[in-house]
Amino acid sequence: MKINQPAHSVSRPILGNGSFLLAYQLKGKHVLVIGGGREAAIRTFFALDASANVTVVAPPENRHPAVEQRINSGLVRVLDRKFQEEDLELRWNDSTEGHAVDMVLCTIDDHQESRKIALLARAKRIPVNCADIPELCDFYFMAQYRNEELQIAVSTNGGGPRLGARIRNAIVENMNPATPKAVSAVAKIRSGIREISSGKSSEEIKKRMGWVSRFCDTWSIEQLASANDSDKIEKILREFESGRDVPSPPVVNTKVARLNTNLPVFLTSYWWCPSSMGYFAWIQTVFSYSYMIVMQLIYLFYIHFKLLFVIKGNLGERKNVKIKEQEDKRTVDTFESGTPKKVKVGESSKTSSIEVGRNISSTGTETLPEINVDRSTSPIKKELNTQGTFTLVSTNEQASNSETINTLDKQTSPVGRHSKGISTEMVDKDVGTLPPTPIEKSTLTDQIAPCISIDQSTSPGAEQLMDEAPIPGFDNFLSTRYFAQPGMIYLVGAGPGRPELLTIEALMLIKTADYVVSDRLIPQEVLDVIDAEKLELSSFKVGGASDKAQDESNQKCLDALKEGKSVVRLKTGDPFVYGRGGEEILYFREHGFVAKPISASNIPVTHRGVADQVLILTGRGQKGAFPSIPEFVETRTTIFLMALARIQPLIELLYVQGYPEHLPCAIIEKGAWVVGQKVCKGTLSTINELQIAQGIDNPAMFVVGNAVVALD
Ligand SMILES: C[C@@]1(CC(=O)O)C2=NC(=C\c3[nH]c(c(CCC(=O)O)c3CC(=O)O)Cc3[nH]c(c(CC(=O)O)c3CCC(=O)O)/C=C3\N/C(=C\2)[C@@H](CCC(=O)O)[C@]3(C)CC(=O)O)/[C@H]1CCC(=O)O
Ligand SMILES: NC(=O)c1ccc[n+]([C@@H]2O[C@H](COP(=O)([O-])OP(=O)(O)OC[C@H]3O[C@@H](n4cnc5c(N)ncnc54)[C@H](O)[C@@H]3O)[C@@H](O)[C@H]2O)c1
Repeated sequence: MKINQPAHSVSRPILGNGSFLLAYQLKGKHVLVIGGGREAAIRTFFALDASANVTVVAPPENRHPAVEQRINSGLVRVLDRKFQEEDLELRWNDSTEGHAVDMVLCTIDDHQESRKIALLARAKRIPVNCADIPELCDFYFMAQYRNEELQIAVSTNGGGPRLGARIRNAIVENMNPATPKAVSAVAKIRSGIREISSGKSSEEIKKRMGWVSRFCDTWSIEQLASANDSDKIEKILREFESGRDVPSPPVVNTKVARLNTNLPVFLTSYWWCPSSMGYFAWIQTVFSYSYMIVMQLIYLFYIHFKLLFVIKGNLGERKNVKIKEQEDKRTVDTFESGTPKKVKVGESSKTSSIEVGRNISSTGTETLPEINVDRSTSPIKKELNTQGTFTLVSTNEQASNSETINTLDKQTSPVGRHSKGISTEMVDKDVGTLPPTPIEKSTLTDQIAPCISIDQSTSPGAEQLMDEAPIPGFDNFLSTRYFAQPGMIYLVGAGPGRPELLTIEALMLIKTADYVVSDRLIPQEVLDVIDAEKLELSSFKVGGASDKAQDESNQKCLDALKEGKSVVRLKTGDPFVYGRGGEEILYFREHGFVAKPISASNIPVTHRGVADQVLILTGRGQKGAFPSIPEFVETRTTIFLMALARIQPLIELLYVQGYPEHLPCAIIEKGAWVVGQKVCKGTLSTINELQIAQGIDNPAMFVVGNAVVALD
C-alpha cells in the first residue's frame, strides 16, 4: 500500500474528523481511575506504564485481580468506595504541592453516573475518557503494543476497536523482530549526540539532525539493532565527535545478512573498524558475500527452469509430462478452456460418472449434454445416467487453460469408501517431481477425499453426500499452504491411529512430501495412506533399542533434507506428547533445518529430561470453584483450561502449593485455534502483567512448568 504524502505536502487532502494522535506525556501527573473492573485494570496499566501517579476509586467488591494486585503492591492509591464529586479536587499525596487531577478515566458500569462524571470533569476542564460514552471522551484509547522504547498504537476512531486490535496484531506479527532493539539503539545514539552537540544554533541543529537521519536511513533494522551495545554506541559517537559522517553499516550475521546492505560501502569500510573487525574477519565476510551472491544466482536459475516448466504444463503443452493411467480410471483427457470439448463416456457399460478438474458449477443436468466450468466454485463429481458424447464449456476466462477430465468407473471408484485412493501422478523425466500446480491440486482432491470419507457401513447415505456435493469449505483446506516444502521437515502426529482421524494438514503433508519416515508403531491402515515408494519404515522401537531407532530415523530424515527433499516424520499420537517432538526440533535445528510440529500444542509438554508427566485441570470448576491444586512437581507440566479470568488468584494458590515464582509459564489465547493464536510467556511472578500488556484475552489456557521454555 502507498504511504500517504507527507503532512507538509500542499496537495495532501484534509479529511477532517480524525483524532489528533499524540504521545501524551503523563510522567508524574495525577490520573484518577474511576471503577475497578477489567477496563480499569487495562487503563491503570497504561497510566502506570507512562509513569503516572494513579488513584483508583472503586468499591472493594469484585475488583479485577489486576487492579487488586496494583493496589496490594502499592503501585496505586485506592479509595474503597464509589466516586464522589470532591474526588476531582484530590491532590496526589494529599498535599497542596501535589498534582491536582490531570486526567479522569471513567470505567464504571453505571451509564447515568458515567455521564455525570464526564460532565463534571469537563466543567473543571480536566481531560476525561468515559469507556462507555465515546461522545463525551476528550480522547480515545488505542490498541497498543510496547517493547522497550517502541510503542505502536492503532486507532479506528471508535469505528471498531476489536478490529483495531487485530490490525495492531497484524502490524506486530509482520514487524521485523529486531525493531525494538533498533529503536533503543537509535535512542541511545541520538541522546549521546545531543550531549556531545548540545548547541541550539541552527547550524548545529541541522548538522546533528542530518547525521541522525542518515544513520536511521542507511542502516538496516538488523544493523541498527546490532549497535545496541555500549561499546558499539561509544564507537559510533566517536565518529560523530570527530566530525566524520555516519559510518558504513556493519555486516550482521553473515548467514542471514540481507542484500539491501550496501555492499560497495562495506567493501571499502575496512578503514573504519579495524579494531572491532580484524583483517581476517573482513576477508571472511567478503567471501561469505560472494558465496551468498553465487547461491542467489543458482537459486534464480532453479526458479527460472521450474517456472518454465510450470507455465508449459499450465498452457497444455504437456509433452514432457507423463500421465499415469490408474486402474480405476477409464479415460484421462485434457480440456482447453474456451474451446468446447466433446467427451465420450459410457464406452463400457460400467462407466457412469464424470469428474472435471476442481471447479464446476453444475448447471448441466444429467440429460443436458452441457456443463459450465467455473473454477471459483468447487470440484464436480457428477453422476450421469446417460451414455454417449457430451460437451464441456469453460465459462471462466481466468481459469487455467487446461483441466484434467477423468471419467470414472462407478463400480471401482473409491469415492465415498475407504480406499487407497486413485492418483494421477505427473512425472517429468527430465526435471524430476513437479511442484504442486493447479492441476495437481485437483488430483489431490481425488487422493484426499477418499481417505477422509465416512465409512458407509456406519453412515448410510455417505456415498451420496460425497458424490453430490463437495465437503463444505473443504476446498479451502486444499490450499497450497499445506503443501510440504523442500528442505523442511514436518513432525506429523498420526493421532489416535485411524486414517479418518488424521488431521487435514497431516494428510496434505503426507500426500505432498517427497519422503515419509514412519515406524511400526503406526497402524497399517494409516501407513496404507502413504504412497509406498516414498515411505521409509524405521526399526521397531523396542525396549533398549529405542534410542538406536530414534538415531536411525533422525539420520534418514537428515539425509533426505540434505538432498533438498520435503520430509514428513510420521509419529503416533501427538509429537509433543511423549513423542520426542521437542528433541527432534532441537536436533534438526542443530543441523540447520527447521522442523515444524503438527501438534495440538506448541509446547512439548513431555520434553524428556524436563517433564515426565502432564496434568490437565479446569481453571474454573462447578459454580466457579477453583480446582484442587496439585502440589508442585519439578518435572510436571500443568495445564489449566479457561484460567485467564482469575489468573492472579490461581497463581497465589500455586505459590501455596510450593510453585516457585521463577517457574516458566505461558498463557495461550485461542489454544485450540491456530489462526489468531497468541502466546505470552513469562514466569509465575511476571505472567499476569505480561498478559495484560500484550492484550491476551479469553479463551485462554495457562501452561505451567519448565517445558514451556524447552525449545527457546
Ligand atoms: C483500543 C481499545 C483500548 C482499550 O480499551 O484498552 C479500545 N477498545 C478496545 C477493545 C474493545 N472495546 C469494546 C470491545 C467489544 C467489542 C466491540 O464492541 O467492538 C472491545 C474488544 C475487546 O474487548 O476485545 C467495546 C466498546 N468500546 C467502546 C465502547 C463504547 C461505545 O462504542 O459506545 C464499547 C462498548 C460498545 C457497546 O456498548 O456495544 C469505545 C471505545 N473503545 C476504544 C478503545 C475507543 C475507540 C478506539 C478505536 O476505535 O480505535 C473508544 C471509543 C473509547 C475508549 O475506550 O477510549 C481496546 C483494544 C483492545 C486491545 O488493545 O486488545
Ligand atoms: N471502551 C472500551 O473499550 C470498553 C470495553 C468494554 C467495556 N466497556 C464499557 O466500560 C464499562 C466498564 O467495563 P468493565 O468491563 O470494566 O466493567 P465491570 O463491570 O467489570 O466494572 C465496573 C466497575 O465499576 C465500579 N463502579 C460502579 N459504579 C461505580 C461508581 N459510582 N464509582 C466507582 N466505581 C463504580 C464497579 O464496582 C466495578 O468495579 C462498561 O460500561 C462497559 O460497557 C468499554
